[in-house]
Amino acid sequence: MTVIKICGLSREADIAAVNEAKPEYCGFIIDFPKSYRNVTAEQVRKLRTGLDASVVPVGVIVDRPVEQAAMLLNEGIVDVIQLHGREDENYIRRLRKLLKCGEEAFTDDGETGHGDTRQTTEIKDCIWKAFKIRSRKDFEDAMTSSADAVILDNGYGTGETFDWSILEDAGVMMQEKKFFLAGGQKSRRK
Ligand SMILES: O=C(O)c1ccccc1N[C@@H]1O[C@H](COP(=O)(O)O)[C@@H](O)[C@H]1O
Repeated sequence: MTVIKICGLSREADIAAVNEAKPEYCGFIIDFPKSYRNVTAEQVRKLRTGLDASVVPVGVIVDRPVEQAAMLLNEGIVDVIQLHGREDENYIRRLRKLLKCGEEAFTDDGETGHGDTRQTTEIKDCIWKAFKIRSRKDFEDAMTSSADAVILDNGYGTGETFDWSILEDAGVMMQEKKFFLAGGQKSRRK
C-alpha cells in the first residue's frame, strides 16, 4: 500500500493545504533551526488543532534528547516521531521504554489494560528512522532497523533524490519493512 507524507508545515496556510490534499501523514520539523521549515513543539501543538483528523502528524527531529522525543509522543503533540539524525538502535530502545503506550501492557488476547481493542500495530508504529542512502550497504543497514518504518533519504530535507538505482532488485527486502522514499519527490516523477 502506498501512503503519502507532506513535510515541513509551519503556517496555518500549510495546514489548510494539507487538509485539502489529505495525505496520510504530514510532518513538522521540530527544533532544527538550520531548516527554514523549523517550528517549536508549542507551534505544532497549536497547528495540530486545525489539522484534519484523517492526517497523522509526524514530528521530525534531528539528534534531540530521547526525553524530548518521548514527550512529543506522550503529550500527543505528534502521533509519530521521525528520527532524522544519528539516533542509533540504543536510542530507539530507550525511546520505546519511555513511551506511555509502552506501559499499557497488552493482555494475551491483544487488548490493552483500558479494555479497548486497538491493535498492537496502531500503538507501536510511532517510531520512524531516516537513513541517508549512498550505497547498497546503507540501504541494507536501514532495512535491519528496529524502527517501525524507515525513511530512505538523500539527506536533511535537501529536496534532492539519492541514486535510486541502488534499490534495483531490492523488491523482496522492501516487502519486509515499511519504508518511505524521501527527498525531492515531484508529482510527475516516474
Ligand atoms: O525538511 C527539512 O527541512 C528537514 C530538516 C532536517 C531533517 C529532515 C528534514 N526533512 C525531511 O527530509 C525528507 C526529505 O525532504 P525533502 O524532500 O528533501 O524536502 C523528508 O522526510 C522530510 O521529512
